Amino acid sequence: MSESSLSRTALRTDTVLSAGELLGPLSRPLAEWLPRQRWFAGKGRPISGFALVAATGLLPCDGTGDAPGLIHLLVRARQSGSDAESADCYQLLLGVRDAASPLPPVDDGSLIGRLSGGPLHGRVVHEALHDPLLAAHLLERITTPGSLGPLRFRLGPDATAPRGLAPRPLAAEQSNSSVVYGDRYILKLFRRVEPGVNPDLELPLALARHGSRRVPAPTAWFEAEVPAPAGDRSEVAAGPEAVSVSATGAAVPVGTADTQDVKGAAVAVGTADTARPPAGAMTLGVLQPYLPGCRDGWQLALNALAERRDFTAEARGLGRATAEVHTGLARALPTCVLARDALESTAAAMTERLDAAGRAVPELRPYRPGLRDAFRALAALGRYGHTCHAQRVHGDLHLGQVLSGPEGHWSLIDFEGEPARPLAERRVPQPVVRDIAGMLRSFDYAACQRPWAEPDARSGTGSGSRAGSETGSGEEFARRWAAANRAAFCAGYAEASGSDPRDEATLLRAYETDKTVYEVLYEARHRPTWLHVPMSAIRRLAAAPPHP
Ligand SMILES: Nc1ncnc2c1ncn2[C@@H]1O[C@H](COP(=O)(O)OP(=O)(O)O)[C@@H](O)[C@H]1O
Ligand SMILES: O=P(O)(O)O[C@H]1O[C@H](CO)[C@@H](O[C@H]2O[C@H](CO)[C@@H](O)[C@H](O)[C@H]2O)[C@H](O)[C@H]1O
Repeated sequence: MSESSLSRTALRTDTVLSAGELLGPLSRPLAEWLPRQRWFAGKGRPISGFALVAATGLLPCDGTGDAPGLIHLLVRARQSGSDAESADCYQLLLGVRDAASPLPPVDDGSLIGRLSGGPLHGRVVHEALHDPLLAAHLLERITTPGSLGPLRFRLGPDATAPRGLAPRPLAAEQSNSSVVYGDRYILKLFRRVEPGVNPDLELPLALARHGSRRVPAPTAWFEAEVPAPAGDRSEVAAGPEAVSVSATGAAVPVGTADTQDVKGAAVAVGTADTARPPAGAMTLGVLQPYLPGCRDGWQLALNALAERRDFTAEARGLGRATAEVHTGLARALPTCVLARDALESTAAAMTERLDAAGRAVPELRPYRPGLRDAFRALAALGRYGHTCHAQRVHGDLHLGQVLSGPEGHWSLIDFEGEPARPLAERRVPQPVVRDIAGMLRSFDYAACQRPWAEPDARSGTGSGSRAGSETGSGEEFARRWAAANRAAFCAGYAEASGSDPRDEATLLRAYETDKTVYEVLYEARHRPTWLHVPMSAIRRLAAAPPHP
């Protein structure tokens, strides 16, 4: 798409949709489509309604001409247990086209529905990222600095705006959605969004400014200025007073009907958003260079296991890369020292997470006494006068978050942290062992996948199958493989940082236990057939000798 499409957007402000007009007809199809998305966080709880946070027209939707329209939408999905203010907020990009014009060549999953009623009556609405024309426009919009309604588009230092690159949505969607442009750039759109800067922008930007070679530096990003939720005025920042709502980029206040139930009837009219202060920038998406010819650590590890190959050189290199990133983050961003109170409250929070996970996953319950010992030992460290350095960390480091380049150079990606945790919590400085524990767990995960060709050991298929008999020689190899890689990773970390994580056994055990508890909950929720993987580590960790 050319320069002209942006000016076309700016000029066509004649067809302004109010929040009610837009959400009303959209509510019902959206309530059916949203829970089917991999990134929808509220699985298992029906959506009872939507509250509009902001709607911005990126391309006109007035039905003139053949070109599809494009709406950027921030919407809260109300579910049982959440009101309109506390409900999760999602970012959507909606393509809008005539029912007569063919959908782009996409899978059926991107069709949201044909609207009935309102100014878009009869028009078809679909997920826009699968439409090459709309995805191309998005790249142009994002890399053109400026504002549109509540949206702010920023270009990184020394970055030039890429143009004319063919988009390709990434098939392996996880917590977010990504589009690759001409194998040169990758745009990641955050799906469940919160006010505040996302660490997946903040950390790579800080590392890049300090010259790190271990992360792709953000090229461009975009954010929204949105009002703070009622009762939360803690993150007030300077900015415009009201969210703009328009289907063609025109600014109108949200003070009209902005909450809809799924049947499309207005259930709340005239909330006081216009009077509410903005919460500050909410990061919506980041464009960064695409690292061509890379393989992720998870695939490489599984390949090595399948061929019964040593992986310790790679694991050692990964330890060095992780240490370099940690050193860079400690230089670039605030650090602190955790003393008695902080260590005790960290241990208490870990114990609470264990108890919560135990309530949700019955299999975990018998092991709680043994696991709690790891957290008691962490609290005791503080009482004995130990302190611990804390700094910004990756927060969810595992083999799927590291990419190996053609010469075996490791890069780290996806600094978002554990997506289920609140943003504020993910941005708190933490001991580096948190990341180290994550990667150590990942070697264990890989070893449980049984990707080798061994007919008796593969009964029930490779990835995701139950562990079954432990007598096969593949099992024995995998156990030794995991132990060797865990050691090599720590050795590499020690080489680059000067401190060996294994010397901090109590800290490491507590963080590894906490991570494994997180994994039990994650697998129970998202991949129940994988639950046996963290459970085998739970049994080992719970049986570890008690702290003296
Ligand atoms: N800079 C990059 N270069 C090449 N591939 C990338 C890059 N960033 C991400 N990817 C690929 O995209 C996938 C998803 O990215 P990620 O940031 O982990 O998204 P999510 O938060 O949805 O898990 C990764 O597993 C990786 O394969
Ligand atoms: O990659 P995400 O940021 O979406 O992280 C979540 O999903 C991961 C799985 O895709 C999950 O990681 C767990 O499974 C991995 C293998 O698939 C394994 O390498 C990790 O060690 C294990 O924790 C991650 O915990 C979750 O937050």
